[in-house]
Amino acid sequence: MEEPTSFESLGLSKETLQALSKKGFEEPTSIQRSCIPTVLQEQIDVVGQAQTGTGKTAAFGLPILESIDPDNKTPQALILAPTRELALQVSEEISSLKSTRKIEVAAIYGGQSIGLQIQKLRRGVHIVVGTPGRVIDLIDRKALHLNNLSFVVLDEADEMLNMGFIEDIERILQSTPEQKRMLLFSATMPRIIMNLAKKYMGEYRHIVAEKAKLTTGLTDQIYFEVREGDRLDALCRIIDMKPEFYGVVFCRTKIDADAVAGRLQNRGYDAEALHGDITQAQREKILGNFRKKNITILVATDVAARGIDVQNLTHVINYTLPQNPESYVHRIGRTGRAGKEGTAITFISPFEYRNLCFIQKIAKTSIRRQELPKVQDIIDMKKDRIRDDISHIIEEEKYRDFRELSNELCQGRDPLDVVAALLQSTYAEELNESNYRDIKQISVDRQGTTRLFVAKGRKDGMSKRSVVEFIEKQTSTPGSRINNVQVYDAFSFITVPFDDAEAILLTFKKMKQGRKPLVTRARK
Ligand SMILES: Nc1ncnc2c1ncn2[C@@H]1O[C@H](COP(=O)(O)OP(=O)(O)OP(=O)(O)O)[C@@H](O)[C@H]1O
Ligand SMILES: [Mg+2]
Repeated sequence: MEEPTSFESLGLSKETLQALSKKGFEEPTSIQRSCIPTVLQEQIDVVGQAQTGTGKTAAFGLPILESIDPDNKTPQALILAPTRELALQVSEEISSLKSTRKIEVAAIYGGQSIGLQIQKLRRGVHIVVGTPGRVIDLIDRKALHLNNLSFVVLDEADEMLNMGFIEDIERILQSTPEQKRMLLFSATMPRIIMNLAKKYMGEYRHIVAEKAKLTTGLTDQIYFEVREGDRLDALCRIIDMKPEFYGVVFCRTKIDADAVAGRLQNRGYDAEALHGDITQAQREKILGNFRKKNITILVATDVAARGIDVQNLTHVINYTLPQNPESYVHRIGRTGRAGKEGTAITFISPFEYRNLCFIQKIAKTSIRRQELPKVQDIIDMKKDRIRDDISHIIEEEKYRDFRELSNELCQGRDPLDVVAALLQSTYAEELNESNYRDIKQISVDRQGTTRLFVAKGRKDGMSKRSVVEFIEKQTSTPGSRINNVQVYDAFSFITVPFDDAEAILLTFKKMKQGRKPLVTRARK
């Protein structure tokens, strides 16, 4: 165990210590312990890598605040972030740490009045937090002068040095003085990006908190195998099983995010979509409502994957598998933050099992398989909730206004029947088993193969050999890939690699011929 270190021992000023205790930060996190003294006392560049939700913002924000000269009203630090929401959040976190010192922090990003931002810059700011596009725009308009910078920070550094942003970053760095220090922070730092980053730094130190892990141990990581058409029902089941569900559902595209949010709303869930096609004012309103828990389900694209800090989220759901391991790490990092526990759930189709293995390997994590909750589990849970709610109402005597009506209803009737009728009128929908669609669990073995059911057997004159030939002929799958052929009287089973299975199923689906496809995936 490392010795606990206090914020006092890190060389921070009295004002800062006051701000920290006001914010309720009792002890520095690991990355804060190593970064704060390095940035304060040593004249070198820093790459700070630590798991999501472990206070990287304060790790660079605090020493920068200490280094600002309030009398010099020009930008002394520029912090760049990949999304507008993150730029705003980082500027707010840093403002909340400045205490009584007269330091101006400006958030500048697209989708907001540039005029107001220019005015703010004219009045003099010390720290600028922004997204690259708007920063360039303001440099070009001669409203933002970076010649006095002491620090440039790339928050989510690996993303900022990725293809989408690298040209913008190059351009911005050209407007900054040679002498400044570079601070790069992220939970992930792939080697290829790290090599690129070296080009932009002088002498630097790579500080890594907890080298062995990219994800935090606070988050339980689970995956479910779900068929494409069952994803929404599976999601609803997960939400239904957790009355206090408060989470982000990540989708691959803006269209998916809109569709999933819309369908959840239709089913009565308080969900909203968040993605880049929504106006900025609306984006901020939605995130604000989510932070206030006015809505509890945010259906988002990767625009919300990095850096966004919403306290106490119970869940992150990957409605579709993230494109790469880094995206997985950042998405699930929206829960399990600041010492709180969380659950991360990923939906995969059997064909994605290998991708999931790759993510586990690179993210150095383990994701365990679970079965979806059964309909009966959800109904039992809902009945428990009704029992609790009713007991609560009785204990608190909240029913008084209804006594008269109750009395009327019970006249000449068995009160038991009246209560049952009330339950029927209120909960019939929710507790009716047939309102829940059947979700078929698909099972695939771990060797990457799928077992297929062939509706032809001995009675059709099939031998092992003719089953193989039949599939070969109909689908052009090489016979060498068809294994474990078992022939029964009315049907057969074959085992083929995932990708072949998908192709075979597709071919038979296309054949149709007014009857059921001849080959289907075998259910266990
Ligand atoms: N020393 C501390 N004690 C308690 N809470 C802290 C401490 N440092 C930071 N926090 C809080 O922890 C939360 C996460 O911090 P932050 O957003 O900086 O994490 P991060 O490491 O940047 O995560 P990500 O990789 O997702 O960007 C914030 O709400 C922050 O206020
Ligand atoms: Mg961060």
